[in-house]
Amino acid sequence: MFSPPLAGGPSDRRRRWITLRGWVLGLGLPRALTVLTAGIWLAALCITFLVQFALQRGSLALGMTIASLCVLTIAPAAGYAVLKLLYELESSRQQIRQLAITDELTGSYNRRYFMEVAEVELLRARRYGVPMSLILIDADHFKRVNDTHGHQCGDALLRQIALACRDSLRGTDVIARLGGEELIVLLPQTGLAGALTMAERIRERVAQLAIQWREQKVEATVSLGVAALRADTPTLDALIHEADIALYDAKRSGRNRVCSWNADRPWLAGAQGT
Ligand SMILES: Nc1nc2c(ncn2[C@@H]2O[C@H](COP(=O)(O)OP(=O)(O)OP(=O)(O)O)[C@@H](O)[C@H]2O)c(=O)[nH]1
Repeated sequence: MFSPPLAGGPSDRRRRWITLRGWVLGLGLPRALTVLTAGIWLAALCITFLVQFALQRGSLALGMTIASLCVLTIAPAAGYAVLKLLYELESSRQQIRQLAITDELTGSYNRRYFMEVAEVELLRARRYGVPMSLILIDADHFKRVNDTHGHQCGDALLRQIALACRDSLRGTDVIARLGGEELIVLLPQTGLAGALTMAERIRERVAQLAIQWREQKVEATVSLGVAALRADTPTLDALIHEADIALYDAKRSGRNRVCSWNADRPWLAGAQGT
C-alpha cells in the first residue's frame, strides 16, 4: 500500500527530526545518567560536610535538617529528570516504529508491513485450518482525476478512499496501500462469501464518496478483486495474484464492481455492482 514520501516535504522533515531526536536521546541517556550520578555524589559530599559542620558546632537537629532538605530537593529532581528522559526515548522509538509501518499519504499500513502480517496470518490459517481472504482495491479512472483536477486533488481523494475502506472494515482486518492508487485488505478468519460481502460494502461506501475541490465536486469509484485461501494456494504471492486477476476482471467488465477469483472462468465469477 505504499509510495515513498515526497523528498523534502513536511512529513519527510518530521521523520528526520524524530529520527534525530531518537538518536540524540539514545546517545544522551547514558551520559545524562553519568552526570546525574556524579551530581548525586557531589551533593552527598556537600551534605556530609554540612552535617559534619553542624555536628561540630553541637547541633544534631541542624545537621539532620540540612541533610533532609538536601535529600528532599535532589532526589525528586533527579528521579524526574531520569523518568522524563526514559519516557521521551520510548515515545520517540514508538513514533519511529509507527512511521516505518505507515503509508504517509493514506495513513494505512505500508506494503512491507502488510506482507509481514499476511505471511503470519497465512501460516496461522494453514495451521488451524481457518479461512483467510484478500481484497485488492483499485481506484477507477484515477489518471483522469489527476489530469482534470491536479495531483493534489488526486491525493486528497485517495486519502478519502482509504478512509472509507477503513471505516467499512473490522478491527481485525488489515488494510495497506500496495502502491499507486491500489489498496489491499487482509481478512483473517474470513471465507470467500464474507470477503465478497465486505468488498461490496467498500464499493458502495466509496461510490457515495465526494470531495469538494475548488468549487467542484469530485467523486470516486473503485474496482475490487477478491481471493480466498484454499488448501492448494501455494504462497501469499499466489493469493495476491489471484486477487489481481479478479481485479482485472472487475475493471474489464465495467469498473465500480466486485469480482472474485475463479480458477476456471475468473471473468464470470461474482460480478456485482453497476
Ligand atoms: N494523485 C495521485 N495519483 C497517483 C498516485 N499513485 C498513482 N497515481 C496515479 O494514478 C493513475 C493511475 O492510472 P492508470 O493506471 O492508467 O489507471 P486509472 O486511470 O485509474 O484507470 P483504471 O485503473 O483502468 O480505472 C496515474 O495517473 C498515476 O499517476 C498518488 O499517490 N497520488
